[in-house]
Amino acid sequence: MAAPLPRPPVALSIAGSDPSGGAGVQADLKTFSALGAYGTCVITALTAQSTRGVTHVHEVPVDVVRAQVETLVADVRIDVVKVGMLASAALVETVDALLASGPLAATPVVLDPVMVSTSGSRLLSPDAVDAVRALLPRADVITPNVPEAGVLLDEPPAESAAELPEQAAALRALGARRVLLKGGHLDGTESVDVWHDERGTSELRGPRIATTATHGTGCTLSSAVAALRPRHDDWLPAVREARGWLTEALRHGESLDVGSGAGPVHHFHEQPRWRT
Ligand SMILES: Nc1ncnc2c1ncn2[C@@H]1O[C@H](COP(=O)(O)OP(=O)(O)O)[C@@H](O)[C@H]1O
Ligand SMILES: Cc1ncc(COP(=O)(O)O)c(N)n1
Repeated sequence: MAAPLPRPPVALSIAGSDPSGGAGVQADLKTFSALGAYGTCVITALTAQSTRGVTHVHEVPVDVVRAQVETLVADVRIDVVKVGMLASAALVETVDALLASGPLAATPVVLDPVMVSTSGSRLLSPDAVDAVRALLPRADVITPNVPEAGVLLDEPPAESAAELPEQAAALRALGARRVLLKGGHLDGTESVDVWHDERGTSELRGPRIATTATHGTGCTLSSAVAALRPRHDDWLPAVREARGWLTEALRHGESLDVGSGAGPVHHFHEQPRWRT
């Protein structure tokens, strides 16, 4: 008889649905699977969306989100949580309470404070920003992009990578324990992200891939960090590995040829090239 396989980490995505499969819980589940985690998900909002953009958002009632989480965690031991689109202040507050009590209170959390899609549609109500600020201390890591960092800090968005370290430190001062401030929206031959934790700041540089397939990069990166965290003894090595894997996913996105707009990145299963 074959030897039993080792138990994979069990990851939970609490996020919105993207029917085109490039972002949201669909991207998170593919990423978990590609990186060796068992994926579970709780859906906060249904979007009508393609690679061309978002045409509709339907928020799931808060008691249904609460029931999804409570039913799941009463049965399944979750090793790591990724939180994505939360749509409204009521959903942000509901998820905050769910992360504060019960088995999830002791579970590592990666929070991607999703606000606007790559195609420019609002995925978070403007009146929910204060609730998201209040949620920041609940996360072990937050992963804002440049526009999201600007909104959270109530400052203009950074215009160059040189401004990222100060903004990352300011986000930590707002209560986030660790910050991965993503510089994908900036220009330059490299894509520069900044990591900030209690030990200080690190610049994480990678090649900027010339591609139209950027739909879901933020969702994919945050779920990759969550999937890989249980395989490392600290956050930064998991972040570095996740970025390396995402670079390959971006490099091969166009070969998927999905949709006519900003296509999805390639959520690889096949090969471990990013490790070399
Ligand atoms: N064209 C690109 N080439 C390489 N890395 C990229 C590119 N675009 C984004 N990234 C990386 O993808 C991740 C997501 O970044 P970003 O696009 O800023 O977030 P979001 O999808 O939330 O807007 C970051 O690690 C960023 O450096
Ligand atoms: C349901 C859902 N959640 C998040 C995003 C953000 O996607 P991106 O990573 O491209 O900014 C999205 N487009 N749809």
